[in-house]
Amino acid sequence: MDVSPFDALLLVSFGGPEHPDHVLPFLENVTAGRGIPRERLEQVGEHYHLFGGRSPINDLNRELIDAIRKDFADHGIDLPIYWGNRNWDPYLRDAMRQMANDGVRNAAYLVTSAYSSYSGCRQYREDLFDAHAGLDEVGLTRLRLYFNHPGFVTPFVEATAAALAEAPAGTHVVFVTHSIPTAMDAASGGPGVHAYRQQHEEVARLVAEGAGALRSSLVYCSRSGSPHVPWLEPDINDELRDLAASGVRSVVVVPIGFVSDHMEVIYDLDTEAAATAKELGLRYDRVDTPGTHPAFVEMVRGLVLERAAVERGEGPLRSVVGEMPPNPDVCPMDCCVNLRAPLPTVP
Ligand SMILES: CC1=C(CCC(=O)O)c2cc3nc(cc4[nH]c(cc5[nH]c(cc1n2)c(C)c5CCC(=O)O)c(CCC(=O)O)c4C)C(CCC(=O)O)=C3C
Ligand SMILES: [Fe+2]
Repeated sequence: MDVSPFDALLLVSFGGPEHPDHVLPFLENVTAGRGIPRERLEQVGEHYHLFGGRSPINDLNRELIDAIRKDFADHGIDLPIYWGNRNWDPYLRDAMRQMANDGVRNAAYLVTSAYSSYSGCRQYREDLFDAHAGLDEVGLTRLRLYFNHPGFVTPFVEATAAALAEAPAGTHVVFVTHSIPTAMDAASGGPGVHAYRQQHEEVARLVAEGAGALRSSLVYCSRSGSPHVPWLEPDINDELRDLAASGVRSVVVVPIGFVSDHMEVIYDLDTEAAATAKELGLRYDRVDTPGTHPAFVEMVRGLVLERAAVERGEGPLRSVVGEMPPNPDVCPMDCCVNLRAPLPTVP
């Protein structure tokens, strides 16, 4: 269990408000400079207020960190864990300062996003570049994206199989992920690569096969931005209407785009899409995200050990399922570029 040369693990996440007064400032942080209409912000703020102004995401990350800490201890791994968010306290900058103060020199970092896209990958690396300013002594090494790691796919396979075992014959499996602008999808993985959509199609296929789903589709949720800008479709609510119209009576919703049950899952799916399903008389069951599933926690350890071996010049086995290769350790320069202006990033 050799984690050298790493001396810390940094968990990098989105962040969310934990008090009603923090909802709007949080939303302003998220959308700074990106032209999300004011009405959309207020509307999304209402989603948070429906849950007491508190996003589940920070607590979910605390639970994940506790689980990783315990897993490390159980496997004789002595690696401190830090945590920083892009959009809310605890911020990445604070985590970087803390690591510098504690003498950390070579941190491996894991992002709580499994797929390639500007929002899920490059934007985190841009924000880490800013958070890293003046702290050159703290090295940062990204652990690879894990959409096709068994520790990410297996929890979905298990949960989907369990849900189907309880569901009536003819149940349709709806794989769902966060919509993004079609231009952002096209740039994901490199110009014209569409890695975001391809990676989700692969995970949907793997989970459908693994769980024995007889019918399924891949759809999107949480669209925002200007209505004039095309985003990935269909929206889950439209899909539910089409399915009901074609005679489907029951759906199992599998949120393959999400690592934990954060706001998109509990509002956009469990509140909004569930209401649409109810209106249509559709039986609706939503399966769990990986969260702190033992396979997911073990994956984090596996990714740390894998990359540590790479850094030591060894050629480790890379755990992967399906037909796509493991994502590269270091993204190509032109990977997931923001269409506006490429900003500096950490590797
Ligand atoms: C691909 C993707 C992921 C998955 C990868 C990952 O996990 O990173 C993700 C996660 C999340 N998105 C989150 C929240 C928000 N995302 C927004 C806006 C946007 N997301 C986008 C994409 C993604 N987002 C995009 C293209 C936008 C619009 C423009 C922009 O801003 O780039 C907005 C602004 C309001 C709105 O427009 O909806 C909010 C509040 C939360 C926190 C939830 C909580 O609090 O529990 C999480 C985990
Ligand atoms: Fe988002």
